[in-house]
Amino acid sequence: MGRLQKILIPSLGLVLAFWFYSARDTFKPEMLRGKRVIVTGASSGIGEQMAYHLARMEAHLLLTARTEAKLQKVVERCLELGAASARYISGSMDSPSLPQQLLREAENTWGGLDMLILNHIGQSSFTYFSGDVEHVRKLMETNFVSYVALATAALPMLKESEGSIVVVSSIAGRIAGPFTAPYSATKFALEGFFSSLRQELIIDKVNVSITLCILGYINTESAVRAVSHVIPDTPAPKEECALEIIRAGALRHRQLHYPARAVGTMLLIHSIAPELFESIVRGSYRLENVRRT
Ligand SMILES: NC(=O)C1=CN([C@@H]2O[C@H](COP(=O)(O)OP(=O)(O)OC[C@H]3O[C@@H](n4cnc5c(N)ncnc54)[C@H](OP(=O)(O)O)[C@@H]3O)[C@@H](O)[C@H]2O)C=CC1
Ligand SMILES: C[C@H](CCC(=O)O)[C@H]1CC[C@H]2[C@@H]3C(=O)C[C@@H]4C[C@H](O)CC[C@]4(C)[C@H]3CC[C@]12C
Repeated sequence: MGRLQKILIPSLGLVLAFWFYSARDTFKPEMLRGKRVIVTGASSGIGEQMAYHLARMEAHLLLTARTEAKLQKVVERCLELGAASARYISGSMDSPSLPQQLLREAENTWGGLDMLILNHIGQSSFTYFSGDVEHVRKLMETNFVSYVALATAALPMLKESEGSIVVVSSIAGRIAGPFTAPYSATKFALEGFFSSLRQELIIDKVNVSITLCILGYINTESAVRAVSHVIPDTPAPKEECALEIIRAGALRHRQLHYPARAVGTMLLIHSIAPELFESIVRGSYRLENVRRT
């Protein structure tokens, strides 16, 4: 009996723990049904694909980017796909008033918010740093400060709904390669800010999750246009990437690596042998094709 207890109880514990964690990890599209979601950078690329997935899941959508004509088309498609509702506000994230305007719209139309997906980025070239400090300042404003402003304006509603913030970042925000100095800086900043904020929310017992998405090379038009002449790798599909981001956010995961194996391997090798890793990456680039501005 004693031996049975020694084996049976821990085994039962293991089975229960496995069941509990795997149930917690099961994503169902219904999780997003009727949820009120803001997606930034939703006129193209990964943001556009996230809007379509969320529409199929019957979420309420508020989309934003600069180009009104593109947003109109994305909203139309979202309604065809089954969105509970879909609207947009166009504008540039350089403008300090846009975050407030977006969150006011969410409050007035929905009376709350469940998920904030921060995804937009300003234009930056894949090239040697030219010394243009003004570009760095502007990119920081668009890729970083506006994320902070949006999250700040959204927090009261997210606290109320026990909602989620999803921050789309990059492997370039963990490991800096060449030709992305200003962009990398903005992504490193995001990780610092949101990792600190996450801990403050835990200390204050605020049930708002923060999911940081560490993405590798994805086949969006802008990324392929920027790097395909230098980087010979095959990019991962934006549709699957978009779905994985939504899944990680809905499951309130701390972080997402996508594509998982490539990003995981890069982070592991870099942590063991950073100089070797960096020289392998540099060696794989077609440096002769890098355009100097
Ligand atoms: N594609 C990739 O290989 C990788 C992407 N990522 C990350 O994924 C996210 C999406 O990237 P991706 O889909 O490739 O990018 P895209 O260039 O396809 O989309 C960027 C979006 O941001 C909007 N945008 C651009 N400038 C501004 C601005 N000043 N104010 C507001 N919105 C703006 C664009 O619309 P508009 O021009 O109409 O404003 C567009 O909707 C980014 O956070 C990026 O860092 C991370 C790693 C790899
Ligand atoms: C190629 C890099 C990964 C290392 C490898 O050798 O496979 C890519 C991983 C992340 C990419 C960048 C990114 O985060 C998005 C940017 C979007 C911009 O519009 C231009 C391109 C990016 C700088 C893009 C370039 C390739 C990566 C560094």
